Amino acid sequence: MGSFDERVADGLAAIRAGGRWRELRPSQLAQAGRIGRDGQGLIDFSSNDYLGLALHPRLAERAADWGHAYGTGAGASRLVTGTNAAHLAIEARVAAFKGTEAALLFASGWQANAAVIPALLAAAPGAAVFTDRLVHASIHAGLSGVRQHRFRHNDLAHLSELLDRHGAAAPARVILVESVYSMDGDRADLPALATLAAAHDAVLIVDEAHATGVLGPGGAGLCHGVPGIALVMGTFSKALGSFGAYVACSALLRDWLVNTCSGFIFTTAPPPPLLGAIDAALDLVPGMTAERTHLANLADRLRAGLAVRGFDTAGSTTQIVPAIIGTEADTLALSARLAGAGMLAAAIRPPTVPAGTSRLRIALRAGHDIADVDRLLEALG
Ligand SMILES: Cc1ncc(COP(=O)(O)O)c(C=O)c1O
Repeated sequence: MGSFDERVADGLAAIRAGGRWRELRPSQLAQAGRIGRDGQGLIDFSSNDYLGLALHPRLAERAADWGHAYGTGAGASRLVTGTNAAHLAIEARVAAFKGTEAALLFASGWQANAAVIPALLAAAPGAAVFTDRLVHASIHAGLSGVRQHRFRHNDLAHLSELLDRHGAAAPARVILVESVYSMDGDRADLPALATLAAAHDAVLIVDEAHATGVLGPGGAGLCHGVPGIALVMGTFSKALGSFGAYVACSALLRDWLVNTCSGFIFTTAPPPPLLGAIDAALDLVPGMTAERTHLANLADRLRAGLAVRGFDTAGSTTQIVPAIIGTEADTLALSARLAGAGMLAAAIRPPTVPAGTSRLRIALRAGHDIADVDRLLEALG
């Protein structure tokens, strides 16, 4: 039996041998859909700063203003002394934006899913849990140790079958989906899911990480106006240009989370500079219709160009457009070739996506122009 370090080294060697080695490389977001990496300016097709807000001066200014006014840290957890009037004000703004009764802030999207899901399940012991096969790793973190009935991606007939088979005898049923799938860029049929959930007396929970700011009325997401969704989670880290997350739900569920959710109770409140950046983003996002239309047009052009070149784009209808390649080696080679041509399109490999579906995940930013998309298509051609 080796030492702990030897075991770790063996584990790393296995990761390397399996072609799944990952490493951290410094990079810096830049304007106009660019990114700096390894001393090179690249067209960035991999970040989630869809609306360009991460570099918007209004967010940086308000972050600095609120940092000066309220401090750089909140000082304690929300329930001890950490709740600033700004936390409550941002939550009221998020609830209004999402069209829900209430909202609650969390440190990050990953942490929100990991913390909120167990708290909700604690209200319904023994609940049967149904998840789309492609839900994000953070949802699985929230379901650690919980038996999942996983339905084929976006296949509501399969979900219905599983609900009949495993849900009927359970004391409660919970369905977890994303409104936009992060690696495929396709959408869930939320009205149909809500109808199915209602028919089975199931609780529907939706992750809007990639829809928030980009899709729905004024960028409010795809859940906006769809009745029957119990809780929506979303992040400020992608289109909203900063960091942190929210859940939008009824006042009743918010009270439940405030009183039972470990990842809310036992963590320091989000810092005021972050709240300032979120506040500025919430000012800007509803009016960014031109940016949303531009993103949709770029995505249409990219999908059409990829289709002509024989790439499968996996049902994408959003600003996230995958080009499915297949093997990890081919995907890495293509990504490296694009980097050589001045473009960053990260290779996404298992375990992030199913084996055999390694892909370039192309994420469009509002700062891109048509020439950027055409340059990518030419390089892929
Ligand atoms: C669908 C989905 N949910 C949650 C998260 C986590 O959000 P965050 O990056 O804010 O932690 C991500 C992003 O990584 C995501 O793609």
